[in-house]
Amino acid sequence: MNSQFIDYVMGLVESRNPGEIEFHQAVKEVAESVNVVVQKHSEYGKLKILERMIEPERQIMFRVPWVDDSGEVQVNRGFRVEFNSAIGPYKGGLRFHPSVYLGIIKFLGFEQIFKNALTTTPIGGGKGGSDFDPKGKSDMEVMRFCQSFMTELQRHIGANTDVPAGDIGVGGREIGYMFGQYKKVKNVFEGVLTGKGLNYGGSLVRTEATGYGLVYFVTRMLQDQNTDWNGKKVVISGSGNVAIYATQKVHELGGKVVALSDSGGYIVDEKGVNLDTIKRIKEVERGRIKEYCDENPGSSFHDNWQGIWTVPCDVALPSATQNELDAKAAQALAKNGCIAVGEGANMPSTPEAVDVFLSENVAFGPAKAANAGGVATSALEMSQNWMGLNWTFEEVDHRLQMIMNAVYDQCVAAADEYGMNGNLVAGANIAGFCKVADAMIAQGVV
Ligand SMILES: NC(=O)C1=CN([C@@H]2O[C@H](COP(=O)(O)OP(=O)(O)OC[C@H]3O[C@@H](n4cnc5c(N)ncnc54)[C@H](O)[C@@H]3O)[C@@H](O)[C@H]2O)C=CC1
Ligand SMILES: O=C(O)CCC(=O)C(=O)O
Repeated sequence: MNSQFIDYVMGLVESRNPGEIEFHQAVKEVAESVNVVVQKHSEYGKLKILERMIEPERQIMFRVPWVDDSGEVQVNRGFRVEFNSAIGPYKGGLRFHPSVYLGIIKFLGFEQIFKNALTTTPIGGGKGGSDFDPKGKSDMEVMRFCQSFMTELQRHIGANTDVPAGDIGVGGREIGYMFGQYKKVKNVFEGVLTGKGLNYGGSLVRTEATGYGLVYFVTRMLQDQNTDWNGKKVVISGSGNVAIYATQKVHELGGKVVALSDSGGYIVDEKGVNLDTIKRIKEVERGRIKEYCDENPGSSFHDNWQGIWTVPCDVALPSATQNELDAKAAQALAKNGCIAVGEGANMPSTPEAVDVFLSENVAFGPAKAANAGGVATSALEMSQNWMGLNWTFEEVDHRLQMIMNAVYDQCVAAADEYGMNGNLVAGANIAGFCKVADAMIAQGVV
């Protein structure tokens, strides 16, 4: 591979964004994949398409002051990175987690450009969030934080400009508080956020969409190996929105999820995890996963969350956070006979882990394709808001399945076109890149 172009792009991104290692990692993977495309189509190089894509159209950082339950003033930092609007309004979630800094938001926003392009819907790429930690906070503290966050964010977003949603630490409760504050400040009821409650403009299936979409995507990977979910042993990391609804769909399709995790460790239940218990602990009580073992005899808790990848399985769905699965974990999965890995989280596998999967012939579905069902269903929520309609569960689920099939087909076709048959990482990056690049060219140097 001629690496001159990759070195040049990495030089640019590293010098302009020092220390933002997750962002560098995300750009490197895309640059490596699209190198062949840029060599073949000189207009992409001449018009500096990738050089423009790695520079966000706009980055907003702001102070988020709020008052905790003891009357103490707290100060957090808020972010919204509006990366690329070539094919539609900026779209992407908000993450509330203490690890959030500009580099995390930029890696997520950059990935979102290509993911959103793959969904076949008209949405650009963006991401935001805060270093606020909702864990252990009361509902009133979360509400006051969300109101302060939105008091600033509302200046920059709108139903046709930038439409945020949830991500780690941001679910229905947080979206509700932010929507209420947007409406109060702007005096307009519009689809400015997705993941809204069903009684104020939300869409059926959005809650389930990322997990369901992931399973639909991996279904296609399994079909290509002439198999399906029936009787498959599955390990899923995390126990949040993505992990819970991926588990539900795997069980519906005849598979058995035997392990789940949170940042405190992982549980194993060889009978198949009891999802009702997990949902109660995580969605209602906001508790820790180890509590699962108190009421499920025969299950076990292990306090090192990375150990989850040593649990033997046929399919692995990393659905917690970035870089949670390294080369050693990938080797353990391959050695134990895992045949497919689908990324529910964003960038959960390190580059070295991806190399192991590709070289060991473990079918690998990269995040920006495999977890695109969430944002795709957000685009369906936007469509319903624009039309003033509510589709049924079956209608939205059917559209989600069609979109995941289209995402898969685009990845396969792009990989084939450039001689990288079966490499869905290259396929996803190339297909997403070309769609956005062509729109950017059509719109001139802006
Ligand atoms: N919610 C959505 O629609 C989408 C989410 N994603 C990605 O999926 C991943 C999970 O997001 P959600 O389920 O929405 O968030 P969530 O906040 O509902 O759940 C996150 C889960 O990950 C676990 N976790 C966090 N850090 C961990 C660690 N170091 N080790 C083990 N577990 C850890 C948490 O305990 C929690 O169970 C993130 O990477 C997110 O960016 C991707 C596409 C859409
Ligand atoms: O639905 C959305 O806009 C957010 C989805 C998201 O943040 C993601 O795909 O990572």
